[in-house]
Amino acid sequence: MLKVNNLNLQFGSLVLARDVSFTLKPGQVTAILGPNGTGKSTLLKTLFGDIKVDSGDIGFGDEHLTPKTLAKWRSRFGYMPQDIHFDIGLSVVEVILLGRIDALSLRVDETLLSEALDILDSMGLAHLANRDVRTLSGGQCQMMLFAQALMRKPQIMMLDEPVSALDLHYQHVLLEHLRQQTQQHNYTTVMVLHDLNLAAQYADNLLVLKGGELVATGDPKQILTAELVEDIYNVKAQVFCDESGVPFVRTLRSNQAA
Ligand SMILES: Nc1ncnc2c1ncn2[C@@H]1O[C@H](COP(=O)(O)OP(=O)(O)OP(=O)(O)O)[C@@H](O)[C@H]1O
Repeated sequence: MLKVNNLNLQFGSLVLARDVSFTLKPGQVTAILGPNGTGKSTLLKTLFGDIKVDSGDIGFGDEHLTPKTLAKWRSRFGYMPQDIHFDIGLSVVEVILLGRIDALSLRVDETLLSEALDILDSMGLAHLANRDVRTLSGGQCQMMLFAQALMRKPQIMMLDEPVSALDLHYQHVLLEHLRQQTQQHNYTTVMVLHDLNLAAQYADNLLVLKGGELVATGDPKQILTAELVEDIYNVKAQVFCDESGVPFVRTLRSNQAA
């Protein structure tokens, strides 16, 4: 379990976390929601040890994140950050293989290569294997980075807006893969999402941030309400449930009554 206890973080006068505590469980997908600029990406970078907190503790099992444990700590992560641009002439399959840089030597092992090709194939992207990464579209690049994160087989899978550049089809391909792989390999998975309906469909758990506070946490079936949506985003909404109780949110124009 990844445990965050009493996290406090401030940039100048901007409070990003005030006594924030939560637990992420293995085998579960957690989605972080919240308005722009509220600190979602910063929270992921903090979990990765990229940002020093003012106070608080972050632990995984018996280990705690400290300057001394940082290298080992990071080796547990598959981290897909926002907005990566490539300016080097590598092929797609080579970038995916870099996910296992720990296992690479001068000759690429056949098993690793076929693993990388299988991941691409399973997402319907085998045709991209030999493409120069500098020629990829934004969405293709995002799928490739996801494949690289899967290639790592991490204990903690962390993704920052992983579907922001994807069309409807690939949004579902990526999130379905993420969910299946999380359950199959017991990954502790956390992602930032803006789409509430995708979060409700694919996440077991939500963390809702606003103004440095964790304002709601739990199963989307229980916590995703019209009141929460209005409180967080200042947008009127209606929330319906499908036959299995999964909520879906219909937001209203500002001149429509809820
Ligand atoms: N290193 C930094 N120094 C000072 N301020 C920072 C730093 N990094 C981020 N910020 C500020 O912290 C706030 C939170 O940024 P962050 O990127 O975490 O927000 P976010 O919730 O992920 O936003 P978005 O939904 O727009 O991607 C923003 O106001 C940002 O400008």
